[in-house]
Amino acid sequence: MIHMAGVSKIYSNGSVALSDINVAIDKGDFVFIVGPSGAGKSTFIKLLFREELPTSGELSVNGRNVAELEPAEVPYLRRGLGIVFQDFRLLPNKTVYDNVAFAMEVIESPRREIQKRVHHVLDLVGLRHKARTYPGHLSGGEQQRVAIARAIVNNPTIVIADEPTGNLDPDTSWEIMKIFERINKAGTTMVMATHDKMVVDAMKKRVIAIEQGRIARDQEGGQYGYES
Ligand SMILES: Nc1ncnc2c1ncn2[C@@H]1O[C@H](COP(=O)(O)OP(=O)(O)OP(=O)(O)O)[C@@H](O)[C@H]1O
Repeated sequence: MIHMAGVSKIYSNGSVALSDINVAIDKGDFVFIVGPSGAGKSTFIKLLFREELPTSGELSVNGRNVAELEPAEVPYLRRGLGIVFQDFRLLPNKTVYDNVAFAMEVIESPRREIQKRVHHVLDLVGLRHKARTYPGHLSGGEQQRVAIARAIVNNPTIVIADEPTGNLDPDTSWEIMKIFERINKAGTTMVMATHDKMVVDAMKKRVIAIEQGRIARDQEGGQYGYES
């Protein structure tokens, strides 16, 4: 599902963000990416959806060689991925319903299918009753739940999240993790970069620790392993 062989990323200013990363993430895995600030976690995440390109090495995501994709093929790569960010990135002038529906409209899904599916994913994140609300009138946790609904509305095979609980209090973070766990149990692969020790220690999933651009630990049922 995700394969990295000898992947390195050096930014144009000379910063070495990742060095010789070798990793395989299989269908249905739930993986936390942890490590100190500046270790390379966000870079790892950005390579997966081709926000950044590896400097060297081989990277395939859903069977596609990411570095060799033509620009026109990038939307097809991203269509198989649901991406969730720390800062939610909702469209402020669209309602909750329209924020989620938009992800289906851009791929020209039929209107009836959009209605059905948007209501389904809003149910899944417990926000159907807020469908007509604008993001500015939602709590942080609710906004993140909308972002998750948007990320999964097109049935991605992998959900990628970069610090999705970074702006949320512990109880709300836990609600978000329960939603991710449900999505994962339904068969979706989860890759989540995080500094959230409480979440990682409680979930007991696979933990990949990156330190100074290298994999320092890759452990099933792992712990966060750093002071929070
Ligand atoms: N666009 C960029 N241009 C140049 N250097 C960058 C860029 N993005 C990241 N870096 C550098 O690459 C290294 C890894 O950064 P990255 O953001 O991947 O770390 P991180 O583990 O996500 O950190 P944090 O936990 O603080 O978010 C750092 O040294 C950083 O300064």
